[in-house]
Amino acid sequence: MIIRKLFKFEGAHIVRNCSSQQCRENIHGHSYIVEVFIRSDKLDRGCMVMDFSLLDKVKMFIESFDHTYSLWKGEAEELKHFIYKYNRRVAEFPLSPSAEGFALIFLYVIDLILKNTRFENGEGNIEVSSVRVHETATGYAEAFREDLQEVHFSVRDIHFSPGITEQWKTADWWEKLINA
Ligand SMILES: Nc1nc2c(c(=O)[nH]1)N=C([C@H](O)[C@H](O)COP(=O)(O)OP(=O)(O)OP(=O)(O)O)CN2
Repeated sequence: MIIRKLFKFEGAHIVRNCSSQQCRENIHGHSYIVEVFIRSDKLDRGCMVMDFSLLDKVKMFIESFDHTYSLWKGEAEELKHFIYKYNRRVAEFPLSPSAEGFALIFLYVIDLILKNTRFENGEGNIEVSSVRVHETATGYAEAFREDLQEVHFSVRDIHFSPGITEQWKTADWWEKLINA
């Protein structure tokens, strides 16, 4: 069975090296909608794959990108300097921040979050099956588990600026996840 939870964030980026000139040469923003699909062949005592409320860390993670500039690690140093100077909320990561890049990063981190979630209500065999990232009303990218074989990065390659981390309800959750 599959459950799906929807999250939202407002984000800014540039996607370098893409075909669209508008997209690769301009800082612009989107009202992102993120659909997280989670599957299991087992139901818990409440007849649920897992309770949506156990996705609190997933919510905190995705909302880290809200009112945030998503910065590609490979961006020019001059722009990086500008972005950090004039933005409090910056998320830097190793993939280009296309819808596909976000979907892969989200899938990877949500998988890690679920692996480190304590399930105590009879849940079992839970895994994220895909993550769908809508950039606009007309376009989305969906990453599946097998897509992660094509990319090579670590959770340590994802960095959040203090403007983001200081708003986390659980201050040390990211450190704990990285070190788990
Ligand atoms: N495969 C992808 N293609 C494009 C992405 C992407 O992430 N993955 N991103 C962009 C741009 O960020 C752009 O802002 C969105 O592009 P587009 O869908 O063309 O936006 P429009 O609002 O102009 O779409 P219409 O449906 O034509 O109104 C580009 N491509």
